[in-house]
Amino acid sequence: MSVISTPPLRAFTLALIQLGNIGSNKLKNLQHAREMIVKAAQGKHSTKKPDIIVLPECFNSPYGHTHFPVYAEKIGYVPGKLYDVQQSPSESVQMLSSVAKEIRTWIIGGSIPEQDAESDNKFYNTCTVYNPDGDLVAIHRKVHLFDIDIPGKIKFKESETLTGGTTLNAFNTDFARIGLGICYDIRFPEMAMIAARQGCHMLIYPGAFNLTTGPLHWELLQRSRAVDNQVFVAMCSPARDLTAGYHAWGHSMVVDPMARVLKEAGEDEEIIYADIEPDALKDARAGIPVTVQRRFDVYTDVSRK
Ligand SMILES: O=C(O)CCC(=O)C(=O)O
Repeated sequence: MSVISTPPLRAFTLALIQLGNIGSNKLKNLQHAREMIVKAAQGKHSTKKPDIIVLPECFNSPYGHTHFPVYAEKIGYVPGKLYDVQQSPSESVQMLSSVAKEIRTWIIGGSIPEQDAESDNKFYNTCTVYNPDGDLVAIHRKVHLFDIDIPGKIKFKESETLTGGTTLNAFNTDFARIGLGICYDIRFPEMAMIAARQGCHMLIYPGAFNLTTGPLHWELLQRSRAVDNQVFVAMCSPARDLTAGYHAWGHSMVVDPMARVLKEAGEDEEIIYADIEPDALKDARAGIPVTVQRRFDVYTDVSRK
């Protein structure tokens, strides 16, 4: 396994923006998201501003496979290569970078439809991450596309317009290593397992579950990934809008390594804050030491190539 540098986990504060008013006007969506990020940074929570702020899946466009190509932007980020945000062809990247720099806070920019830099017919559902200097430091292209068909309830086929990402992604801050996924990715435990075994303390998934799977699986999946891996897990949803084509479940949530729900939003636009305490992870792993009891002589460690 390649050696991955992992910073020690330090106490930090996370803010999830359950964004509302996501309509058909992209510029308005970007403006509103910017205002809410500034509000989250100013929000009175404990004695300090949050260290990291998260937006939901598809925050700059309506959610639906017909919308992706219409709203898609080229980003052209290549991991490991210097990326000049000023020259970015993406207005969403420019906005997120400038606001991260202004408030001097990490931002996980939910997700946006991305057009491949090389191919006009290839689109991804992409999360971008910014440090407090406004640098774009990581991206995650949704790996598992949301293709489901529950007769009479919900049919969705992201693969009609999107291509799945081909890499697993995580990034280091000065307070934690954070693994990224987008929505449906949370249904795949291998992805979370690999991130956790490669040193992630927290897994964050911008998401947008629906009124069929939300009540059944939204909390269950987060608590499952948390207890399986003894890590913090969070999902950030858009607010529910029954006038929109897609009805998001809401209930943005933060779960601790014992699978306790630390914070949960309702259905409307809201900002929730959670204090992430290193002892919660340390105590979970000390009390129930599954991280050192695995039987890789009996089954394979999926985090090793
Ligand atoms: O897995 C689910 O039930 C919902 C997934 C979803 O909405 C998405 O991937 O965007």
